[in-house]
Amino acid sequence: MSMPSFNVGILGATGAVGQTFIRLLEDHPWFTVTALAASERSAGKPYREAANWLSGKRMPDAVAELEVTTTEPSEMDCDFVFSGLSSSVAGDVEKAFAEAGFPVISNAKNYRMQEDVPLLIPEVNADHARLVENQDWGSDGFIVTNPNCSTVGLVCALRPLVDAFGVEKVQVTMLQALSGAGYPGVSSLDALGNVIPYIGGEEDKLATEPRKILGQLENGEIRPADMVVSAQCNRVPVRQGHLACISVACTEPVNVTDVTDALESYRSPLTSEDLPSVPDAFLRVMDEVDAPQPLRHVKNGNGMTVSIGRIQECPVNHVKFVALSHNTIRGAAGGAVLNAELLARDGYLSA
Ligand SMILES: NC(=O)C1=CN([C@@H]2O[C@H](COP(=O)(O)OP(=O)(O)OC[C@H]3O[C@@H](n4cnc5c(N)ncnc54)[C@H](OP(=O)(O)O)[C@@H]3O)[C@@H](O)[C@H]2O)C=CC1
Ligand SMILES: N[C@@H](CC(=O)OP(=O)(O)O)C(=O)O
Repeated sequence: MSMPSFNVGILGATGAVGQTFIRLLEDHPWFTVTALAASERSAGKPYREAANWLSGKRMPDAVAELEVTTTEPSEMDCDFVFSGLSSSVAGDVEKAFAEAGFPVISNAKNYRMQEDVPLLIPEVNADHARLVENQDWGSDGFIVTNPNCSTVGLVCALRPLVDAFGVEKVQVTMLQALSGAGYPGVSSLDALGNVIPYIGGEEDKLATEPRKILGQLENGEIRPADMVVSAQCNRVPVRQGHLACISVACTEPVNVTDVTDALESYRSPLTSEDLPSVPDAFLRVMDEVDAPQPLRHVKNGNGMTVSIGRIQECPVNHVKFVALSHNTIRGAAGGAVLNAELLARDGYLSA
């Protein structure tokens, strides 16, 4: 597809998600990073000094010498911004960018549940992008969000079951990686050899976000999906990858064969010919008895594939299974890049 080249800025460029944006955008065919912003602590420094680079791969030369600015719209020379900002500041900063006319493609939680803001996973609810037409920031700007990193894996796994059978009840127990808490995140003495059965605010997001994402857009508004989700969230000593242990009751009785067939036969409505960051496999159903595992399988589809396994009958609901997703790629920066690709293809972004 022929597409103009867009100059992009990254808000929160020094954080765990901001750094993932930089890695994913290094050779992007449509997007070039031209502006980086973070807190006063980082502003004024070249990126190589401001960021504590976490990846084993080298920092891209193209950003190493870029000067990090503050998060003032007038400081950012670009066509749109990605936001990997701490939620403590994302509310005010993203609003200021939208009011200044920037499209804002955000990871932060602040605007996810606002009714005119799309909560987007392109393979799941691309039509919800149209909600941006309802936004009025007094400019051409708008905000699009991607879901909480645990919500993403859950919803991708549920999409085929919702389509095939309808889903009424979901129980999910999350085992969440340390990188989900950002950098430096959880202290080593709390994390090592331990499980913390609490992640602030997370269980509520898993109860509400899937209902919006899987809801129907009707007359410019989303009618939330009629399902109930009960979640328990645990921090585990894993670097990358959120593992979801999911039990589902559908609107009709289903068995392991029905669910396996629905998951295996599901075809994403988008391919990499449509958008560059779409993985070859949206879902990968694994039949090894001990898969998926974060250490071995989190990079399936370059971190954009959701890996599913352990599909079994459930004596409480109908079926249970496990889903693994990469929290800083599919669950954050990679999902946001895909959102921007969708918005570019559909004419919502201008270069
Ligand atoms: N990690 C994950 O798996 C996921 C994270 N998210 C969300 O993405 C966002 C970023 O998360 P993550 O990268 O993990 O967090 P980090 O704590 O690693 O990074 C936070 C970023 O915000 C910047 N920042 C902090 N305070 C300010 C301020 N006062 N003004 C301007 N910039 C500021 C930091 O800049 P500086 O370095 O200068 O302090 C840094 O760039 C959060 O909203 C998070 O909830 C969403 C999904 C998954
Ligand atoms: N809370 C998630 C990461 C995160 O930042 O979530 P949210 O974007 O919904 O605030 C985790 O700790 O793994």
